[in-house]
Amino acid sequence: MTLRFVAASRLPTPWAVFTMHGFEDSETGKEHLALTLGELDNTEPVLARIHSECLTGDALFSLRCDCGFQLQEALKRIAAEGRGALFYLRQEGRGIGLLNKIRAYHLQDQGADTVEANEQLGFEADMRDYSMLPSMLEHLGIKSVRLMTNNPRKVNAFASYGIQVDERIPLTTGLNPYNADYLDTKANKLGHLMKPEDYKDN
Ligand SMILES: Nc1nc2c(ncn2[C@@H]2O[C@H](COP(=O)(O)OP(=O)(O)OP(=O)(O)O)[C@@H](O)[C@H]2O)c(=O)[nH]1
Ligand SMILES: [Zn+2]
Repeated sequence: MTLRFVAASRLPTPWAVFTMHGFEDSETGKEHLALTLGELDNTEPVLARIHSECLTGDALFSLRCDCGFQLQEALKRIAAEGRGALFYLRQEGRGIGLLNKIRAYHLQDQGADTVEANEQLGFEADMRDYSMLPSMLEHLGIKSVRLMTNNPRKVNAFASYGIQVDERIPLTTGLNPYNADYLDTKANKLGHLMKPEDYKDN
């Protein structure tokens, strides 16, 4: 992993004016982002979100998943605290890429769940890699985080890089008739730390 910081700028949003930091992974050509707010390079754990790219949910208003809702909610919570970081990682479709995600959606349209669809295409259920994180965190001076996620793999990834996760904060939002089965599969098959009542009450 060779990650290079390229540039930073202001990014005004409806909730706060974030600073946007751009990084390039010269091995894969992927361009990753961090949106930050406030002073991060001190000992106070940083409210953080690791968000994997979901073009359909984040930009195209898709109701098939909860990604866009989680993205907004995370930015709102960081803005409310006035301090935090959102890492926007370009690992679309849990790492299989956009076009393969469309192939997976096609299989889901025919009855497969999100895990079965990946497997039918010859992929593991989750192909993501978080090895860009240590360099990004180091660049920003972040030493420990309060991580907004339901996914234990993300917590384990931090631990494996020796970065302290002070607290895991659940992020259950965005339930709708089109993503209820998807959320059930996350809870039942992908090991997400949430029970139906958690996302059904939000
Ligand atoms: N292969 C595949 N990827 C999907 C599907 N639905 C959503 N995704 C991808 O799943 C990823 C979801 O990312 P996150 O929201 O960061 O992670 P998460 O594992 O759901 O964990 P949380 O932190 O609890 O939200 C994105 O890369 C989406 O593009 C699907 O049906 N198939
Ligand atoms: Zn999504």
